[in-house]
Amino acid sequence: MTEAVFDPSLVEAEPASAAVIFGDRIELAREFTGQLVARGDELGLIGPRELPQLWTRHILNSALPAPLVNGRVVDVGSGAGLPGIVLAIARPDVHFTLIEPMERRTNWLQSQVDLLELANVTVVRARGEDYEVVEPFDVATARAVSALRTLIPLTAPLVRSGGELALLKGARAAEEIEKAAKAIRKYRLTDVRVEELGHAEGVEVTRVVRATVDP
Ligand SMILES: C[S@@+](CC[C@H](N)C(=O)[O-])C[C@H]1O[C@@H](n2cnc3c(N)ncnc32)[C@H](O)[C@@H]1O
Repeated sequence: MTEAVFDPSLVEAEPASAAVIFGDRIELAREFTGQLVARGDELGLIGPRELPQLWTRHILNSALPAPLVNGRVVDVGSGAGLPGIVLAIARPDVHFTLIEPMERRTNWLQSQVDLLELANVTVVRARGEDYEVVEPFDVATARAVSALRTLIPLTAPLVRSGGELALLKGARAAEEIEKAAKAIRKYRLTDVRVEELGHAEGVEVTRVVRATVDP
């Protein structure tokens, strides 16, 4: 197989729905997307093959859950800033703590926080399971970190009683919930369900596994 070549001309054009979803924050979303295009490959954050679907599969997928979060949010395994930076752009009224173990990625995340002047973001270099919780969070998010049965033990302990998990998942979300039955019991999650977002906006569907922690 030949290696994909990084070619900025392959970058997906911004869909009309982006301005609707981000509202008056669209310029920041454009700036962040431009940064991913310019530096994402070199830093190993996003592969060249992702450029033709950068907006729909990554930026909008990360932004659609914005109405589901509130208060203090922890995003585990933020990597390139998905969904953490994108959600922080969309929801300046919510505080986000981005937990990421790789130094190169925390450097990238902090550089974006500084560049975009996001006053509502704290970047922490740690693994989810090692993070010392001082004040439990209202909501935990994660995207493309691991299967639900291993993701629940990484996220649920960070959330207060009555708080929520909002985990971005693929088409097999329901199957993952079945396989995570033991973790769901152990971490006393209730109201576990898959929510589909994006229908109203006419964009690719985003699936979020939502659950309440130990109510
Ligand atoms: C496939 S990347 C996905 C990154 C980003 N969430 C996205 O959707 O593009 C998985 C990320 O999870 C991080 N990660 C892996 N294990 C972790 C753990 N135990 N706690 C926190 N982050 C972790 C990795 O360093 C990596 O940045």
